[in-house]
Amino acid sequence: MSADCPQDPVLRVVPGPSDINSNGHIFGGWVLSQMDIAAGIVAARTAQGPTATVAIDSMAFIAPIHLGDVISVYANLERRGRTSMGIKIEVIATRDRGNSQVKVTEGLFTFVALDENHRPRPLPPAE
Ligand SMILES: CCCCCCCCCCCCCCCC(=O)SCCNC(=O)CCNC(=O)[C@H](O)C(C)(C)COP(=O)(O)OP(=O)(O)OC[C@H]1O[C@@H](n2cnc3c(N)ncnc32)[C@H](O)[C@@H]1OP(=O)(O)O
Repeated sequence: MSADCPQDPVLRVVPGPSDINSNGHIFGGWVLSQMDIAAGIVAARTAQGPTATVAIDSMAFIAPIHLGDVISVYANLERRGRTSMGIKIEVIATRDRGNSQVKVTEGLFTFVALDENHRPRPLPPAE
């Protein structure tokens, strides 16, 4: 799941002009949101139902995202608990007309499977 690994991203998105901060780079909150969505998709598939983000265990902003970058968000289940899941996320920016790739952020988020009362629900057995 790194720049030289051919795994498919969960999301591929392009930030717009409204996502630029006062440094001329893309807001950290924008990329954090994309990471939460991608990890949420992996968590919902694993839990076979609703989930919520309960913690951002780690988050690193490694390099700035530029306007015009194509952002690929990779997310993988790293840990299964009783009701919780640790999802590792890496974000790669493709720039220079596809000629260069830069790892811009990485993080580890914890999601919890929820029941109909929005309380923790045991995960289904692993496939
Ligand atoms: C079917 C396929 C469809 C695919 C297509 C679906 C598409 C779908 C896309 C969605 C993409 C958007 C995804 C956005 C996701 C949000 O944005 S969710 C919004 C933000 N989050 C929230 O509002 C959650 C608010 N928090 C809560 O409601 C409660 O804390 C929770 C989550 C119900 C947990 O309640 P609690 O009383 O803390 O639970 P507790 O029993 O103490 O702990 C439960 C588990 O969580 C762990 N835990 C609790 N706190 C922590 C912590 N701080 N750190 C680490 N672990 C913790 C515990 O260790 C325990 O783990 P296990 O040992 O059971 O494995």
